[in-house]
Amino acid sequence: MIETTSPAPDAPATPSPRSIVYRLWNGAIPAAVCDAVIGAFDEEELYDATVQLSDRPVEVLSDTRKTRHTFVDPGHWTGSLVSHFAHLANLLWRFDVSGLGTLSILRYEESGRFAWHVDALTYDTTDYGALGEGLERKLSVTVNLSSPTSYEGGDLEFMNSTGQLLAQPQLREQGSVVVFPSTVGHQVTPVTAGVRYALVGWMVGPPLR
Ligand SMILES: O=C(O)CCC(=O)C(=O)O
Ligand SMILES: [Fe+2]
Repeated sequence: MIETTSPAPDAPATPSPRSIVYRLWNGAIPAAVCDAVIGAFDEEELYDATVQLSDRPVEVLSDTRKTRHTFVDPGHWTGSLVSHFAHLANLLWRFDVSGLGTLSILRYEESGRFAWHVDALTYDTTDYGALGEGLERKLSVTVNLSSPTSYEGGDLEFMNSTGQLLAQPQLREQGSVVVFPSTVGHQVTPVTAGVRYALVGWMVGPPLR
């Protein structure tokens, strides 16, 4: 008799929790709170968001990313919404996270977009203050702040590891919170009318080793 710990050939494959592309809390944040978050940031204080493509400097590339934004201190009350759902989601993935590294409010106006990308950087020189230096983005969080009828387009979409597009109408509901590993490919399709606001944040932690 041959002893083996491998599953029998006909055993059903058990998907790893790490293969889950995103976790969604549909309409989790009340509309009044979403409106309060939007109201906490004056449009005037937002500026053009930048991107960093490999071996290029940080720059504004409106074909790739077109949105107005500002960084928000992770200690701002809105950060507690983001880190709460990140920790909840991380009960599944169990990434080694140190805390909420970056928080940002985004305003996508007509033709605003963010082409396919991943949030995890291969190197990260950001100093995360009390959290430390040399940390990587592990988990990305989006809180959809706008009512789905207040804009057209502007859909957050994902791609799984086999290149399949994952789009779900609930992702655009007001107050929906989505959390995903920062290595997952995602995009925001162009806004064709209206304005979409999102609160986004990243949980950072020690690099893979
Ligand atoms: O607007 C969103 O929901 C996502 C934005 C995004 O992907 C990013 O800022 O990296
Ligand atoms: Fe992103």
